[in-house]
Amino acid sequence: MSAAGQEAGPAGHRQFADLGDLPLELGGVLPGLTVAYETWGTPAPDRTNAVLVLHALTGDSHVAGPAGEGHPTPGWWDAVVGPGKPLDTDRWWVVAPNVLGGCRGTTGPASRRSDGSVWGSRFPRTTIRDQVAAEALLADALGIGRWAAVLGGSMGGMRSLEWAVSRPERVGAALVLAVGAATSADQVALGSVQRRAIAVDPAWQSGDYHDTGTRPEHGLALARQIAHLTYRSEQELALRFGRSPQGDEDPLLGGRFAVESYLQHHGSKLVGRFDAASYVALTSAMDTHDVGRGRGGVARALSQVPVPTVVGGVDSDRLYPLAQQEEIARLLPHADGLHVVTSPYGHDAFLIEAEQVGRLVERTLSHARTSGASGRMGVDGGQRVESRGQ
Ligand SMILES: CC(=O)SCCNC(=O)CCNC(=O)[C@H](O)C(C)(C)COP(=O)(O)OP(=O)(O)OC[C@H]1O[C@@H](n2cnc3c(N)ncnc32)[C@H](O)[C@@H]1OP(=O)(O)O
Ligand SMILES: N[C@@H](CCO)C(=O)O
Repeated sequence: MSAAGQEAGPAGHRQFADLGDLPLELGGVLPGLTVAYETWGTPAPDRTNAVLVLHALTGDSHVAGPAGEGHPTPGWWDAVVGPGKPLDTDRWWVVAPNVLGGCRGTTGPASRRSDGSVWGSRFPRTTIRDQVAAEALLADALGIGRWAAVLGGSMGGMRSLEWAVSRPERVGAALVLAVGAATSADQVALGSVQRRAIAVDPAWQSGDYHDTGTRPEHGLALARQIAHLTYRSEQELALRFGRSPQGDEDPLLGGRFAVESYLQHHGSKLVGRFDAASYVALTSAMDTHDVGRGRGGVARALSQVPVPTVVGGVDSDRLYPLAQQEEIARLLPHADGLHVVTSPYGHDAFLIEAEQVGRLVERTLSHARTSGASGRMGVDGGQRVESRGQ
């Protein structure tokens, strides 16, 4: 039996749904699943104005609003979601869950089992498909038969695409940003090196450190530094930092360059707000992302998707290069071409370039099917844009 709040809480107020057993793609069941989520706006009586927003690797349910209890960072799409913003919460009911395996309220490796012990290394191996299955249980509990739209970038884009492939009848429109249909060798390699950085930290203790009083902070910080480098572009780093030293440090005398200090800052910041075992669980799930697995391959899986989809990428993204989004846009029969976000910031542009990303959100919502919608809802006129890679 599942239990979840049925009505909107205060905007951005974190709620928890107890969803029972989650059958897993690789076999077995995760018992006692809890999903943390936040909502903004007001649900239509039939829930047809519900929009699912899915965060990336180290994000959480806090899409909009200032930092606060349970969410140490301000909303990661604060400029995109809110009254009068591209995802207008005067009109849409926005639901954002923390991902399965995460560390911000949803069951993950740092959660306690029913006997009081921490999952740690016993947390089962989970996949992007399991993450979506958990979100589907949340939708059931909230009485949402079909999302007007499902939106996500990076790991959130993996889930958005997986929703469209595996549950097209529940998705009115989808936004898939800055991601591929299957994780590439380059991405697996980068993920594996990050996990290795965590595993070689003596405090890792095979993932069973949560009750020891120490945490693999050095390993997680190093993993984040490696990752952050892939989230930004060579061009941005050159322009921002060049070869400047950090403050009055002298690299010729063993001091740091400014870019080193910048990376270290991002490493330390993540350690303050994220669990290393979640990082391992989520990057492992990302590495096995392949919408074609067991479905006859990527091309076949995508060719069956009837969902109107907006596919976007960032021209300077060196982690999820545009060719991957071009492939998705070409293979999805109802994608309206490839939308390119122009930015010097690299992969993180899906979090930074709010104006351009906001336009893609509006475009996705214009595709959202509104049959059976309440009187408050309507459909904006969408404009076709030039498509690439077709
Ligand atoms: C959906 C999701 O992914 S949610 C999670 C997103 N949020 C995060 O991952 C938090 C980590 N941050 C980031 O990933 C990115 O910073 C973004 C995308 C959120 C924001 O990007 P930007 O606004 O361009 O921030 P930027 O990368 O320049 O970092 C700014 C920080 O670097 C610090 N910094 C800049 N130069 C230096 C330097 N030489 N030495 C040390 N620190 C430096 C700044 O002081 C600032 O610190 P603060 O964040 O503690 O205030
Ligand atoms: N900054 C993003 C990048 C991954 O998409 C995150 O930490 O989730």
